[in-house]
Amino acid sequence: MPVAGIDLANPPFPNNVPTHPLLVIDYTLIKSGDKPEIERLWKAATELGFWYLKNHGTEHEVNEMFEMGAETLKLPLDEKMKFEQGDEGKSFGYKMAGALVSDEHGTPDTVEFLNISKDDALAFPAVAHRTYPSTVNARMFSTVKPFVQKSLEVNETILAVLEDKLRLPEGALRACHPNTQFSYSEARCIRNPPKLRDDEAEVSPSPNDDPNSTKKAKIALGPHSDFGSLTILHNRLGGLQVLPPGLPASDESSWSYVLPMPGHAICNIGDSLAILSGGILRSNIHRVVSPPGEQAYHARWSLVFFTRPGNGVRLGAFSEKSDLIKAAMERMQPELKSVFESNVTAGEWVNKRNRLGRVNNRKGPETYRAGAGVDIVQVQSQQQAQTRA
Ligand SMILES: O=C(O)CCC(=O)C(=O)O
Ligand SMILES: [Fe+2]
Repeated sequence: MPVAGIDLANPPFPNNVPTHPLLVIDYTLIKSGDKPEIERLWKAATELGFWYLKNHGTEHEVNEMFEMGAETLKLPLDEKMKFEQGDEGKSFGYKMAGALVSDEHGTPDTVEFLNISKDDALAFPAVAHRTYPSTVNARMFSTVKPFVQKSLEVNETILAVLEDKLRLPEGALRACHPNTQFSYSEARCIRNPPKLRDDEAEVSPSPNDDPNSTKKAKIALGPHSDFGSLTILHNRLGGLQVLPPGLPASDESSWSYVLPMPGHAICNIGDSLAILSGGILRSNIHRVVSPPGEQAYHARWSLVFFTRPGNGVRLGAFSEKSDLIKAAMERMQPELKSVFESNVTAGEWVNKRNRLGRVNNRKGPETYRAGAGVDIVQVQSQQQAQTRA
C-alpha cells in the first residue's frame, strides 16, 4: 500500500531467492489462551527466537508510523543532526548512516534510524528524555502514542504467555517492564538507501544468482542480537536475514532472508529475556543486507518496536523463581554462566551496547563483538547444543 507517496512493498520479493521459514503465530488465538497456539509460540521463542505474528491489530498505526518516519527522515541532514543520539550510549533521537560499526573491521552501517522513546511518547507534551523534530511532535498524539500503546499491549500479552511457560510466578516478567518506569523501550523507523544502477560494488543476490552463491552481501546493519526483551518488526522489502542456530556467521551461505509478508509482523526475543530465562528463550543473531534482486534499487523502510526492561531491572537468570530456569542454569557450563548472572541493570546493559556499537568508540574487533551481542549468542548456541546432546 502506498504510504507518503512511496510504495513500500514494491517490487515484490523475487520468488527464486531462498528464505527461512518462520512459524506464523495468530495473535488473536494467543490472546484467547488457545493451548496449541501457545505451544507453537513457545517452540518459536525457544528454538529460533523469531516468528511471524498475524492479526496483531496495529496495521493502521503501522502505516501512519511509516508516513511519519518518511516525513522525518526526508528532512535535511542538518535538521536531523540537531537530534543525533551521540556517542554516550543514548538511544533516542536520530542516528545518521555510518555511525554504527557493522563488522569486526569497523565497516560503517548504511541505515538511518529515528528512535522515539516510549517514555517521551507517553509523557508528551512533557519531555521524559529528549525532544524530537517537528514532524514527530505533530504526530505524537495521533500516531506515535497509539502505536507505542498498542505495541506495549502486544508485548504484555506475549510476556504473560512466556512467564507462564517458564513456570515463573504470575506477573514476574511483566513486572520487569512497567510502563511507568523509564526504560530504553522505543519505536524505530529505519531507512536504507537504494543501490545505484551503476554501482556494481554493492552486491546483493539477484534473481539470476545461484541461490547457493557465497558472495558477500552488502551489509546495511551488521550482525547483532537485540538488546531488549521483545522486538516487533514491520518491514516491507526483503533484507532482514537470520543466522539459524549452530551455523557460523562467517560463512555467507549460513544467512537466510526472512520473507516480508503483508499484515505479518516479525517478532523476536532479545538478550534481556534470554538472560532472565537462563537461556531458555533464544535471542537470535540477525542482520540487514540490501534487498534481493530489483528490490535493491528501492529505498528500504522498516519500523520496529523494542520493549526493554525498566532501567533499574537487574539482568540475571530467574533461577530462584522457576525450577525450569534453575535446571537450565545448573546444566550450563560454569564458564558460560557469567553473562546470565552479571546482574547488570537493563539501563546499563543497553547503554553499553549502544556505546560500543558507535564507530567513534571503536577500539578494535572486540568492541564490535561486545556491542553486537555476539558473545551472548555464542553462549546460547553452546547451551542448546548441550541440551540436544
Ligand atoms: O530492518 C529490519 O528488518 C531489522 C532491523 C533490526 O534488526 C534492528 O533495528 O535491530
Ligand atoms: Fe535487530
